[in-house]
Formats: sequence, C-alpha cells, structure tokens
Amino acid sequence: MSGTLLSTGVRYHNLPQNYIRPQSQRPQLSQVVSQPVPLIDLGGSEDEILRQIDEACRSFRCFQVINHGILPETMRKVTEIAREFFHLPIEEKMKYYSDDPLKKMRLSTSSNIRKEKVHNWRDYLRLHCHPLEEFVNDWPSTPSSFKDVVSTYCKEVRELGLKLLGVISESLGLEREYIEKVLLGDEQGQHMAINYYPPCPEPDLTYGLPAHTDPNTLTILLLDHQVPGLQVLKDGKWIAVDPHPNALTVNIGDQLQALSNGKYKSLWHRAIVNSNEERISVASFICPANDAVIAPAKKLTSEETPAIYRSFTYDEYYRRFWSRNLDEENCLDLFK
Ligand SMILES: O=C(O)CCC(=O)C(=O)O
Ligand SMILES: [Fe+2]
Repeated sequence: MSGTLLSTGVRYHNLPQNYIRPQSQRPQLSQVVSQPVPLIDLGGSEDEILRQIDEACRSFRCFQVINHGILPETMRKVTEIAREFFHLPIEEKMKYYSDDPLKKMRLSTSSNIRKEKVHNWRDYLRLHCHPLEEFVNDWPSTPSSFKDVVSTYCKEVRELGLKLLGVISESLGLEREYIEKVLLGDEQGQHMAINYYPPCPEPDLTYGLPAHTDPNTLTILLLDHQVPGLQVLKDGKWIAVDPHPNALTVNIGDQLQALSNGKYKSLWHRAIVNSNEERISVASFICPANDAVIAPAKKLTSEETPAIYRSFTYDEYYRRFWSRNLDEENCLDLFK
C-alpha cells in the first residue's frame, strides 16, 4: 500500500474524503486562543536561564530560544532548500518514497499511512542525522546543495540540543551530566522531519498533524514566522504559536517525562493547515541511544512520589510508538 504525496503541484479544490475527520475530532479553530510562548535569551546569565527553563518546562512544556548559536542565514537556507525539495517534480521525489517507519531516510505522507484511518494534510522527509557520516550519503542528492545545507544545520542544532539537556538536567535538580549519561552521550540519536503542508481546501476538517507528543527527549522546531500552524495544549486550551523571528521552539518529549518522573511533561501539540499558503517546518528530534535504558531518576522518586514508569529501552519505546496510530492514547501510558 502506498500513500499519495500531496506535493504534486496540483491545487485541490475539495478535501478528499479520506482526509475528513469526524465532527468530534475536528480542530475547532474558533476556540484556539493566543498567548505568548516563553521566550528565553540564551545569551543571558546562567541562573536566569535555568530559572526560565524550569518555569517554562513546568507551565508550558515548551519554550522559544534566541541567541541559540545558529545563524539566521543557516536557518533561512534550510527552509529554502526544503521548499526546493518539495517543489521538485513528483518523479524525482518518488525515488525517496517509503511507508516503512523504521527506514532511516524516506519521503512519506500523512503520519503512519499503514495504520491510520484518516490521513493528514502533510508530506514529510525523514532523515537520521547522527552520526552524520553514516547517513548523509543516502540523503537526497537534489537539490545539489541539500546535503551541505542540512548537515550544517544538523550539527549546530545538535550542539544546542545537548546544551539544553545539560541545563534541563540541572533545572530538575540533577547533575548537569545526568541526562547525557543516561541517554548514552554521543550515541544519542538525532532525527529530522522536514514537514511540508500544502494549501488545504478545507482546513477546518483536517490536520497537518493531529494532537500528539513526540516520542523522543527534546524536539527543536524551526518554524516559519510568516505562516503559523503550530498549536500547543496548555491547561486544556489550544494556543496558536506565533514564533519570534530567528527563534527556535523547543518541546519536551516523552523521554523527559519518563526520566523526570512526570516533573516535566511532554507537550501535546498539533499542526493545522490553511487554505492559502504552503507551510514548512523543520523538526529536529534529539533521541536517546537505542539501547539507553530510560527510567525515572532515583533522585526524583520517593515514598510519596514513587516511580510512575517502568524502565524500558528507547528501542522498545520507539517501535511501540510507530506500531500505533499517531492520535491514539499517549504511548507513555503503556509503560506505567
Ligand atoms: O509543523 C509543526 O509545526 C509541528 C511538527 C511536529 O510536531 C513534528 O514533526 O513532530
Ligand atoms: Fe511533533
């Protein structure tokens, strides 16, 4: 079974039936609120950064960072190369197509086309990015600068991700190296999803991505500040994210929720689509090493707050995650 890519250049006038959500599962866009997502200046004092990250992780489960060390030019180039890729002729793109979620480089559509009943208005290119030398040769060779541009960004984003994990470790009251050690340091994986959401004829009836939490540790999102679409759940309400230009948005994933024994929770988020403009987002997923053993940190458990989750390897978690449909129950609930 093969899904149909949406990025064909053909403009749809009606939403095909298999993208239409039942009434009760639609995005209800009129109920979405706007509220600024915390913006943290990584050029500030360490104490202040630690305090702000702790506060944001508890209340919002996500935050934006500026002065993060990645040049605006690098970010712009990644978005542009992504746009060029999705504008390639369909025959060229189909060389990279696969429905197999465990493949290390693939172009696909929707989310988990083999499992889901209703599709999502998204195409995506998924890449494994670390260790780079192991994967980069298999990445798309068109556009010709794709490998160069995306590799540069991946390396820089990894540095940022690992630095943030150090700060988060401390903000949880653990040693700075605690998370890095548990996740097995340099063996930690890194994946990327380059998401392409074409204009959608009936954005009220479907999603780019339905509500989900990310299965990994930390996600760093490069968002288009001119075409919004990311929404995050806070206190039962969906908030439309209005990204600060040049900022990157950082989300807590399931592994941080497990590791912190629920002190920090993974972010429920979704992508909505619009009828006028294509939208691109680039998600970098920092993941534990496959054989890393994840369990609530001892220091964060006590008689009053016993471990909520059993221990598991990331490999086990990741397989379980992809054996489901994206909008089923939270995968972490299966590891209690
Ligand atoms: O497109 C977005 O804003 C969100 C993407 C996302 O959540 C994902 O790729 O997991
Ligand atoms: Fe996500």
